[in-house]
Amino acid sequence: MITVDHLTKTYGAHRAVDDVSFTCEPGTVTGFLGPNGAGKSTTMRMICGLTPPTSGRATVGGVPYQRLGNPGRHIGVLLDASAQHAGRTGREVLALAAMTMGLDTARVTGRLARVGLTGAAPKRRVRAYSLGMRQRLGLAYAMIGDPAVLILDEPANGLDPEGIHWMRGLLRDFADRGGTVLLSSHLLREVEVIADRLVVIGNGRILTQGDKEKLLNAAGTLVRTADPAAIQALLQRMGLTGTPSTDGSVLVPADPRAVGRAAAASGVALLELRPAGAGGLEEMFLRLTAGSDLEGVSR
Ligand SMILES: Nc1ncnc2c1ncn2[C@@H]1O[C@H](COP(=O)(O)OP(=O)(O)OP(=O)(O)O)[C@@H](O)[C@H]1O
Repeated sequence: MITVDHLTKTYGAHRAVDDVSFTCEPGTVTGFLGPNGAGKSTTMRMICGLTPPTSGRATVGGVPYQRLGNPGRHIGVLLDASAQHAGRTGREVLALAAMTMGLDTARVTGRLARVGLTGAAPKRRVRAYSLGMRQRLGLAYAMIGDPAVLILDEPANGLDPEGIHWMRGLLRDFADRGGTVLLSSHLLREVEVIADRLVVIGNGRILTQGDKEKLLNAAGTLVRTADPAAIQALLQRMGLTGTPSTDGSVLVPADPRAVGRAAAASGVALLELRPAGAGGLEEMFLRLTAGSDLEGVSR
């Protein structure tokens, strides 16, 4: 279990992380979502004891990272896939990690295979690895000590769709065995398929958090009418503000039944009425982070 309790980090006058609190439970994958510069990496670095918080605290299994003996046996960390020694082979990287943790290096070959690094790949130097291969090695490195908790910063970065699908299976299996996963991304689509829970951050502050399905269900209703004036009449009747969606429909922040009833009562003919789901979550994400630096936010 990861507990983040009122964490704040300031750099001069800049609040990189501002009073952030959340927990990640065993058996779940939590997606930590936000645009570039939102404060995800800084929060993760504070959890891992690499950046001292200005205030607040973070614990893993109730203990601050610095106080964990042999931390790699408790928590697997992947903060920067390119941080591995470029001159070492994949096998050497994992063997050194195993030795540092006092583990038998006999596990290395199997662990490399588990992340898809087979054939010639384990014997190649990391400098010759693609970003996707580095991410796979980083995951094997994080998991070599059989930790109960994984903290992964943008692990899907550089993976192709097949690779993301594979990673989903790997992390799902880890969580189903009781593990706790926190992974960050600036791409909603990436996290959406992997995570059970979402924590959305913008400008250092938590914007929303909760169960992914609940957030999806609360994401509103997409409505389409032949006449734009009709939708305005409907929104006015409901006392709500709609958001034009990219596909020409309008996102209404209410559940489909309420929108249908209001449309019938006001005599508005609807061409389309459907739960917004993932599309709505994306609209919500963009809306919530609209005040943030949106560089890099895409599908
Ligand atoms: N060592 C540092 N010194 C000064 N400012 C920093 C430092 N580390 C991070 N920041 C600032 O803190 C803010 C949050 O950065 P952080 O890297 O945590 O964001 P992020 O959400 O991980 O973004 P990205 O997706 O781009 O990695 C940014 O404005 C960044 O410039």
